[in-house]
Formats: sequence, C-alpha cells, structure tokens
Amino acid sequence: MTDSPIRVGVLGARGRMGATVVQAVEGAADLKLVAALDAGDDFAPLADAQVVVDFTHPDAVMDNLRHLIAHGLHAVVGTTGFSEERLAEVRSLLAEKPGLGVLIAPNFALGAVLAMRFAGQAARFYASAEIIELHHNRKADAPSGTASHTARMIGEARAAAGLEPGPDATTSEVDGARGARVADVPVHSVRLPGLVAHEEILFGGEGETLTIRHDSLDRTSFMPGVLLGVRSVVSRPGLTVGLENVLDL
Ligand SMILES: NC(=O)C1=CN([C@@H]2O[C@H](COP(=O)(O)OP(=O)(O)OC[C@H]3O[C@@H](n4cnc5c(N)ncnc54)[C@H](O)[C@@H]3O)[C@@H](O)[C@H]2O)C=CC1
Ligand SMILES: O=C(O)C1=N[C@H](C(=O)O)C[C@H](O)C1
Repeated sequence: MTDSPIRVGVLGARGRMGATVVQAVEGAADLKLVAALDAGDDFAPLADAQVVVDFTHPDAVMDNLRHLIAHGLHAVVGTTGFSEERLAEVRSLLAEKPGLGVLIAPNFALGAVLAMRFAGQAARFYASAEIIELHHNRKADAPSGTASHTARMIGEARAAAGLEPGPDATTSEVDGARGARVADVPVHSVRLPGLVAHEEILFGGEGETLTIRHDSLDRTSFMPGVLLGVRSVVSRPGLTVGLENVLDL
C-alpha cells in the first residue's frame, strides 16, 4: 500500500524562493501542493495542509508562525530574522501543542550547512575568524541569516576553547569598516546584482589562513533541503533550528 502524499502549503509563493518551492513540491511524487499563498491572500486554504513552508519576510514570519501553530500546522521556515527572543516565543507556543513540529533553517543548501559545520569545527584552532557574505541586491536583511548562524557557531566554539578576541591593531576606523559584530565575529555584507547567495568564512593563525567558501548559484540549491525538511518535520515535534540537526551532522 502506498502512503498518501504529505499535503503542503507555501507562504510567499509569488516570491523568488516561494515560487521555486511551489515547483519543487509539484515535482515531488510524495508531496501534494494544496495552497500557494502570498501577501494579502486569505489563509483559509491552509486548512487543507499538513505542512506549511514559509519564505516571506522577517517582518511577516512571526505572525505567520503564530497562525500556523494555533491551527496545528507543521512549519518549515526559511525566512530569516530569528532572534533568541523570537525562537523562545516559538518554543513556548509549541509547548501548548504536543506533536507539532517547526523547523527553522537559515540555509537549506547542503553545502552551506556543511560549511557552517566545518567552520564550527575549525574555529577553536585559529586566533581570528571573520565572515564575508555576498548576496543579490534585493535582499532585505543584513547580515544574512546564514552569516549570523555561522558567527554564533564560531562564537560558541571559541568560547568553549577559551579563546581571547582575535588580535587586531585597528585604532582608527570609518564606521562599519571592520564589519558588524555577531557573537564577536566581524561579519561583512556585500550586495550586488548578479549574485545569488555566497559565504566566505576566513580563519587566520600563525603563518596561515583557512578559507571555507560556499556558493549557491541557483535557488534550486535550496530545494533538496526544503523537501527533506517537509518530509521530516511531521515526525519531529517541537522546535528544530538548523538543517544540520535533521542531517545528524
Ligand atoms: N533558508 C534558506 O535557505 C533561504 C532563506 N531565504 C530567506 O527567505 C526569505 C524570502 O526570500 P526571497 O524569496 O528572496 O524574497 P522575495 O521578496 O522574493 O519573496 C517573499 C515573498 O513573500 C511575500 N510575503 C510577504 N509577506 C507575506 C505574508 N505575510 N504572507 C505571505 N506572503 C508574504 C512577498 O509578497 C513576496 O512574494 C528571506 O528572509 C530570505 O533571507 C532565501 C533563500 C534561502
Ligand atoms: O535572501 C537570500 O537570498 C538568502 N537568505 C538566507 C540568509 O539570509 O542567509 C539564505 C541564503 O543566504 C539566501
């Protein structure tokens, strides 16, 4: 006997990512697209879904998640802009809904997830770490969710290893020249037409540097991870942050 397909709704369906997710869901035999909605649409069709994928906007995603959790819908969220406070609210909403799962991942591309993991592993061996993230110029947020997540992973590894702040002789600086600080890691954001999503994680130590680079050249790069998220969230109750946890990395 064949299992019935997982019924999927998409929020942000007319956007760059949402439209790509709609195509990917339509192309997957074990998934069925039941709603493809965007800003201003009536959310009523979501009632037919089991899992809803959200690629909208940092200003919209929390209201969407409140709606989805209140209506008992599993969620796979790629939208960025999640602070610790936002994650805490999602956890507390889910505490009232046993069995319901939410997966929030700043990046669904396999190579980006691996790059973050490798960066976390390398961090304790180097005195200094900096991140350069490069994106298309339509992106709303800076730094990227991926760069912030990477910086936090590096920061945790550095703190666990008892590393001091990286040596830096800068005494005079034009505002922003040394980047933004996330978990005390300098993060530099580049926005250019022509780019999709790219990240370089640079480590510096005694007489050497290590650069880990990932490039998403097309939005299809995110789709295997999104579909994996949809298939796994139905049996992952509670909040999961980061695809690395689904991949058991
Ligand atoms: N986690 C990941 O792997 C990735 C995450 N992203 C993130 O996904 C988000 C969307 O990115 P793009 O698709 O490039 O943006 P986009 O601007 O092309 O699309 C966003 C869509 O959401 C719609 N929208 C806004 N508010 C809404 C609401 N309340 N309900 C339903 N739809 C709403 C907009 O009208 C628009 O069509 C961003 O936060 C971006 O950083 C993007 C690529 C990969
Ligand atoms: O807006 C984008 O395009 C992307 N957003 C995510 C982020 O902020 O990290 C993921 C990826 O970098 C593409």
